[in-house]
Amino acid sequence: MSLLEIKHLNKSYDSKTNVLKDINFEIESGDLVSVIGPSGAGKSTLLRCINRMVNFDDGKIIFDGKDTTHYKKRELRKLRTDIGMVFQHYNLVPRLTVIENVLHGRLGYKSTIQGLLSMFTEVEKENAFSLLDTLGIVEHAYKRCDQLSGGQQQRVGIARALIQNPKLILCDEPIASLDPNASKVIMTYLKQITRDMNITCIVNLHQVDVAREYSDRIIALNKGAVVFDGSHLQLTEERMNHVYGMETRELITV
Ligand SMILES: Nc1ncnc2c1ncn2[C@@H]1O[C@H](COP(=O)(O)OP(=O)(O)OP(=O)(O)O)[C@@H](O)[C@H]1O
Repeated sequence: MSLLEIKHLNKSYDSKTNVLKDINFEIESGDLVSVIGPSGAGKSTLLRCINRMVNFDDGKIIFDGKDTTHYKKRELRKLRTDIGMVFQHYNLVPRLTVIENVLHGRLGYKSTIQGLLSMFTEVEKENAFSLLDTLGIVEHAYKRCDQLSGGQQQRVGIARALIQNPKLILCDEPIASLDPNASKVIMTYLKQITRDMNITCIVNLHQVDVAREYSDRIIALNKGAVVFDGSHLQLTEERMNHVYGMETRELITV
């Protein structure tokens, strides 16, 4: 069974222009899937539809066998504990320590009072340290986040997503603010997470070479439509031109 099924998804912000047009795909557990495409193609909007930060106009999103299309408050809260987010600008609380930021990933499981009082169990704290260890930054656990490099902060962002125990992690341009070495480290960790923890990652990327190197599969959007869906080997120069330079919007079948 697929972890995620997207069926005939359409989304507009202003009810005139469709930002996403009849999107259809399925994703299996444990895959690292990159979403590429020119600026404004709809990559971020697609991720926001999947975790329902924005509503869509029509179509269906089936996650872990359940149709999430009509989810309301409580179901959305549960959905968002199953789906971690990693952001371009990390979205950490700079004045808090690394370990506190990681534990924030557990807030979706807490009551408001528990959250306000930062009440975390010993097991949660042990898990947070263990994740920081896995991501190679445990020695920074008690530093303020704003004392870390960009690459280290992004690893904190990944640990915060992982401590949710997600089935899926959505990464919106996770390496856009990083240098090539730090980018490599982040992509290697994301690959490791999919392989060792069987967590699916969908990663929006502008760097096609990175998408080619790390992804099990690449989906390309242009003007809101899927114009390529296949492996890095199938993404030929000609198809790349189609993704970034084309005028037509027909799907390249592979
Ligand atoms: N909140 C919003 N309200 C109105 N229009 C929006 C909103 N968010 C995005 N858009 C529009 O939707 C289209 C797709 O934007 P989106 O950010 O999803 O593309 P993207 O492929 O992620 O772009 P980039 O690579 O530049 O981040 C763009 O035309 C954008 O202007």
